[in-house]
Amino acid sequence: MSVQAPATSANLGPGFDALGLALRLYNTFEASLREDGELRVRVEGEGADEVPLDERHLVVRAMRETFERAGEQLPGLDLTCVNGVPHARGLGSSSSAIVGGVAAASALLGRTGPDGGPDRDGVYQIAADIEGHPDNVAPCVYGGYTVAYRDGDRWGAVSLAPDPRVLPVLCVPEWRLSTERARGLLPERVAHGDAAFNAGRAALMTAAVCGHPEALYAATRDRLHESYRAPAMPDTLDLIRDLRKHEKLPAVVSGAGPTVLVLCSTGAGEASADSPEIAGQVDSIRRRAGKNWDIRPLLVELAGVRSPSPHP
Ligand SMILES: Nc1ncnc2c1ncn2[C@@H]1O[C@H](COP(=O)(O)OP(=O)(O)O)[C@@H](O)[C@H]1O
Ligand SMILES: N[C@@H](CCOP(=O)(O)O)C(=O)O
Repeated sequence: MSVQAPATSANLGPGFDALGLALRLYNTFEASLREDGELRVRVEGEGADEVPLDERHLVVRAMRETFERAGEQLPGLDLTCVNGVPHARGLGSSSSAIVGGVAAASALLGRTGPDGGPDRDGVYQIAADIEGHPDNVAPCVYGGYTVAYRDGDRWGAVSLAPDPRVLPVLCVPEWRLSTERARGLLPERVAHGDAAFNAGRAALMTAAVCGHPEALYAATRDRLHESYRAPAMPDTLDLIRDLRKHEKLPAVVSGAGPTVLVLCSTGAGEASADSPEIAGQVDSIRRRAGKNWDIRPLLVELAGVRSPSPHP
């Protein structure tokens, strides 16, 4: 059976550990069980020469955890990963791997949702437990623009369809920053005024993405994480400052960085990379960014993780 799990951009500025957006850029995982107990992992594309090909592989870990929670043992496994999501760039590659692994294991265990597709809530609960924060996992599972939260001992999420006038444009650098390291830079406490500032902007972000793109510039302001992480990615913060100041574009750190997310938009009509208004914005981004950044307009993925019925 195969699973396709999308990239995601989390935080969107003020929504630290809460807001996220699914993108049409994917990792694909093909998994089948082996009766001989052996583990065979093949990886193509992003991270192919870097990730371990044994029990430490993140997809394998997520699959094993899902089997154990169901009271079963994962037997042997053939796993082929075709990765399109760059690693450690703030594009949710680890969530894509975890969600893909949990979704594949759930399907192999015979669990499906009411529509015969993935058991989305089951996948979300396990994957968010493994990842530890839900803001990448929620859009990866449900698609669209998501608001994720903790509710007692469960994870909650609401998925909304973004306004078609909004188009995410990613500026992806060659260099990397692990999410673990970026989280280590955050202070234990923040000022009440900063928390209140972010609460207002995060609420505004939902309105902006889902019907009021004219508010995107004001909505993309943060006081809880971006500046604390600046020492680990000065070029990212410089590019964001230039895009905001000189081009008046709503630019933020994508996830924990170092990618920059620009929420481009049109005044009217559907946003696409070919529409003149968006093409003009993409040109300005390219000019400001220079040659060290890969500029990628990406449509929003509306459906989230896909997993056809299992054929073990
Ligand atoms: N497709 C994948 N397959 C296996 N491991 C992965 C995959 N994607 C990410 N990882 C692991 O997660 C790490 C990156 O995770 P993280 O630092 O959270 O960055 P990101 O923003 O890309 O999620 C990689 O270095 C690798 O160890
Ligand atoms: N809220 C998290 C988001 C991490 O996203 P990633 O794509 O960089 O893994 C954080 O900011 O730490």
